[in-house]
Amino acid sequence: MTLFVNNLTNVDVSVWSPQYGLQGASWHVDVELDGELGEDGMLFDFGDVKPWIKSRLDAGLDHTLLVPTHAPGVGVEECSEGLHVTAELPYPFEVRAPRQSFTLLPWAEVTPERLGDHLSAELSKRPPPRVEAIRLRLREEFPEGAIYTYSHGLKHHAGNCQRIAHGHRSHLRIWRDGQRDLELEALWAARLDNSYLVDDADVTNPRELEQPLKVKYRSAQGLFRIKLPRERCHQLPTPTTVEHIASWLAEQIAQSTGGDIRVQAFEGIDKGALAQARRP
Ligand SMILES: Nc1nc2c(c(=O)[nH]1)N=C([C@H](O)[C@H](O)COP(=O)(O)OP(=O)(O)OP(=O)(O)O)CN2
Repeated sequence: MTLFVNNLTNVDVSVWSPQYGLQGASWHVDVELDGELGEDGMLFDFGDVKPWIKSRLDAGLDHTLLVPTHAPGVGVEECSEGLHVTAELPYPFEVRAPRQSFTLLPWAEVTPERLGDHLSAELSKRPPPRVEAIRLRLREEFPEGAIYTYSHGLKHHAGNCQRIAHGHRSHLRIWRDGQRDLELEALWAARLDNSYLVDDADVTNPRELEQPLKVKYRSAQGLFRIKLPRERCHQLPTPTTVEHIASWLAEQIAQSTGGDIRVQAFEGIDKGALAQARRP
């Protein structure tokens, strides 16, 4: 017998890509379980499937930086913060952070297909009673309209969102004077795509010309540092919560186009914030 649960949870991560650099990713998680029925006629109670799978993903790769350690130019070494990850292609990049902030994968690149197979094999090693095999599929959402990925860190967050390089793949909707403006959505999604969003307060070298941008903060999980080219970053005057991202975007867009601007900024799948701004 096979049991399935679609959209069991979402996974939000940053991925280092030798082609695109630091990318955010948000995947739906679909699950199949093979096994024998118990006397209660169930393979595994649906009420137990979600916490069993979600707890293992949340304790593992969710909200980490996925690092393909066999990608050209990627280096990993221990350091006082935990791990020091460096990369050279497509741009110079480095992160120092507690070990739990990273998922190291001995691959040349990370794809959702290969990651799903990897997670399936890992979870199938110690399955629940009566379950013989577990298959996970990581699936991107393909909503209509503009979508972009970003990475960030929320140093005040009590959970894993405090990690300096976790990310999201997010839908962006913009209304100008009450009408959806698809051109503005495409323009701003392109401007933000594969960027790093950072709170000014966490930048240690604010002088505009110096490269790379240096970010550092200490939070509950430890000391975090990241360095990457300024042109890959957008600095906000606030923490990069989705509420502040939505307000910052509404202000930026209103300043550049004028009019009554309404922004629906998603943070990953099916949640986010709405903000408005008006300029003459
Ligand atoms: N009100 C807000 N709450 C949270 C924000 C935010 O911007 N505004 N941001 C975060 C983190 O960025 C975190 O990465 C969000 O992660 P996500 O997986 O999307 O949220 P959860 O882990 O809480 O949801 P799951 O259903 O467990 O995936 C946190 N909160």
